[in-house]
Amino acid sequence: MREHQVIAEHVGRVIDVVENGLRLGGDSNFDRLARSWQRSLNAHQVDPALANVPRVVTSQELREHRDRLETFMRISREGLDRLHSQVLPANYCVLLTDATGVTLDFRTVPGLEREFRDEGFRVGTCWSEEHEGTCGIGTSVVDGQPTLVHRDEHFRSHNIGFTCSAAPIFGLDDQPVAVLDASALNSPSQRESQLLVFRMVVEKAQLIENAFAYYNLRPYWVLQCGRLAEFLSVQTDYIVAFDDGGRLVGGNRRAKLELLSRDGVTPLFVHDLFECTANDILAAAHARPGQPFPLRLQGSGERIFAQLRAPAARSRASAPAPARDTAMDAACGETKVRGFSHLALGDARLRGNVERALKIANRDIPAMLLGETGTGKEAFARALHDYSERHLKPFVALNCAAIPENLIESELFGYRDGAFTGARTKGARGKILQSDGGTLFLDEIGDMPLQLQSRLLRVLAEGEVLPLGAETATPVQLHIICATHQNLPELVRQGRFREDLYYRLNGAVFLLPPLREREDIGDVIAKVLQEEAAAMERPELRLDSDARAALMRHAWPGNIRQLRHAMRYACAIADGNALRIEHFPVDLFTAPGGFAKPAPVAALPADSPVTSRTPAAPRQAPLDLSDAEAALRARMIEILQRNHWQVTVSARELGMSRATFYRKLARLQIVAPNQRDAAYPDGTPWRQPS
Ligand SMILES: Nc1ncnc2c1ncn2[C@@H]1O[C@H](COP(=O)(O)OP(=O)(O)OP(=O)(O)O)[C@@H](O)[C@H]1O
Repeated sequence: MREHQVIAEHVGRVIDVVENGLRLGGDSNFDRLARSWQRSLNAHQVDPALANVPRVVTSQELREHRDRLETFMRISREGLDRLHSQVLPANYCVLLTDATGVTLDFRTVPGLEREFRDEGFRVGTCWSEEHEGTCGIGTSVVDGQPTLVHRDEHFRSHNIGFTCSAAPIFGLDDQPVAVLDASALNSPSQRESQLLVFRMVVEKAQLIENAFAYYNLRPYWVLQCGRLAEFLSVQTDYIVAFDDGGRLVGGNRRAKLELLSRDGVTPLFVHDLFECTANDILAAAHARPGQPFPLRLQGSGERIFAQLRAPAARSRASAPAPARDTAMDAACGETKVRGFSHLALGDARLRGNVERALKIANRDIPAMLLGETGTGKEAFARALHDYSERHLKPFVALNCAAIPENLIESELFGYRDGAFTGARTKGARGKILQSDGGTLFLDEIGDMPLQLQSRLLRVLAEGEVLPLGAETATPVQLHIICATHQNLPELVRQGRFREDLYYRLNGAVFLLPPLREREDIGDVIAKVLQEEAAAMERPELRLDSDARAALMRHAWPGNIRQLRHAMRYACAIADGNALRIEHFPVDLFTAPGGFAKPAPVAALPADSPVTSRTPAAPRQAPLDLSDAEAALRARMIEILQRNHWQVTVSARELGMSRATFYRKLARLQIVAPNQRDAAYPDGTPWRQPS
């Protein structure tokens, strides 16, 4: 009788809350529970008066539920046992359910086994909100939050004597995997009496979640981070994982919330998150094995401590790339990372490029890199190769503009013994075959002669190469990344570049921004200084504020390469630790146009006579140049004049090789005074003005 009355009162309260808007309690937790009551009644149509025990799945169903989470259950066992030993003295049982609410694992209270079982606390019982209405487990899954449901806050009258503290456990994909719960059949009526148990449940759920994240991130480098070095080995705040390329691949929930999505920006690489690169971290861990080391967060500069765990043993095929002789690799001893991590990537356009590049790295999609000279096309291509599955195979580069046309063919396709006069007696494999299975980087593809374009197209179509003088073709696995500063569609229009080859090569196009337009020009300057100073073993070198401001304002027609050369020069010249303006090449800041964007070609006095003080090529037909080409042309003319038309000095100043410089002279129709009958070293005659 009394029981009927209790049920009737409970049902009346449910109706008051759900239908009449009565509040369950004073704070927002109660509003959450009230929303759950609404769902229970309206959406799930659970009867609040029902007093039967919860549904138990069949043993076959239970096996299936357990099989799906076999590894997780193994990992969670320790957390379950720890919680159980803490709450057992107060007569709490402990449950682990999957995300559907089915109890997979259970720890009872000795002496009360029967009582718990009779009330439904056993393996196989389903505690979903759909079946039970509001309850700790079911409501935690729906809300994605830890939930305390105390006595008559439960929805179904069968459950209104229990107290349940539950916390969801999430996987790396941010979906709930399981729920941990501690429940008692009887408890004091005050809700506050449960807060301690509730806290314990939340902590143990966190522990299990971290252990599961740690397990799932085992193929990667894993940083365990915390605010106190002394606590690191016992409590991890953040877990952050990165791959061999220094790319951030995941972390625990707290790291995702607090580190990996700060201010709506998702850091892509280790150096986006910390004030150091992945290489630096490997070096620090290498230097102090098993010891915590400090890291500073980008932006805030806040210091946290970390320990590094190496990836679980992997097959040889996916081991990190072999060493290359960069200053940073050398600093890392035996441990190497590969990919983009050594490049400055603070510019949004560049980061967009990298994000796309990572997606196509292991697809059969050729990449085409566009950008002015020195913008880092080759560096990008190499990083893409290093990141890809091809990284253990060769990266072979050929600059089509740097070698004479008549040698490109043999360089590219190779030749058989004695194929032509002057050939090495043993023949040569050629760049295409050298790159078999790896990457062939064709720089300045726009300068490839038409006839060779046809041959290259054939190799791409047929997957085999016929070296000069050979009778049989050799199969080759060719993956091309090409680069150019030229307007290829325009070259196609002019008939200077094969349209079919163009479409074959432009699978994914990446436009690398010029240095002067990069948002992160300050970072690039700092990085180049750091690298050049380290190479000269003068890490203490710093830029003074004037020099830094001048470098930031400079137009940099030769982009990062020009910056690197200027910085190298300054590092060599400076006696003290401060790099000042006067340490940089003398004309860098004093030359007209040095600070501003180079003048467009239209601004040049195109019809004035050629003298050592005025621009060259005055009487030529108007050139069809892109803005970048026009700017480069103006800059080259200005530098040539100042250097009395000495090509070697001018090329160096622009950060270009001599061969590239000559090709650009020809392409941009820059003609020196008194040189009209001269020829380029590769035999190309100076173009006579029309
Ligand atoms: N993102 C970057 N961060 C730091 N340094 C970079 C970056 N990209 C390129 N560099 C540096 O800039 C210099 C020029 O790079 P690279 O040779 O790749 O340019 P490029 O565009 O291929 O030049 P070119 O068109 O003349 O062949 C190199 O010293 C390289 O290390």
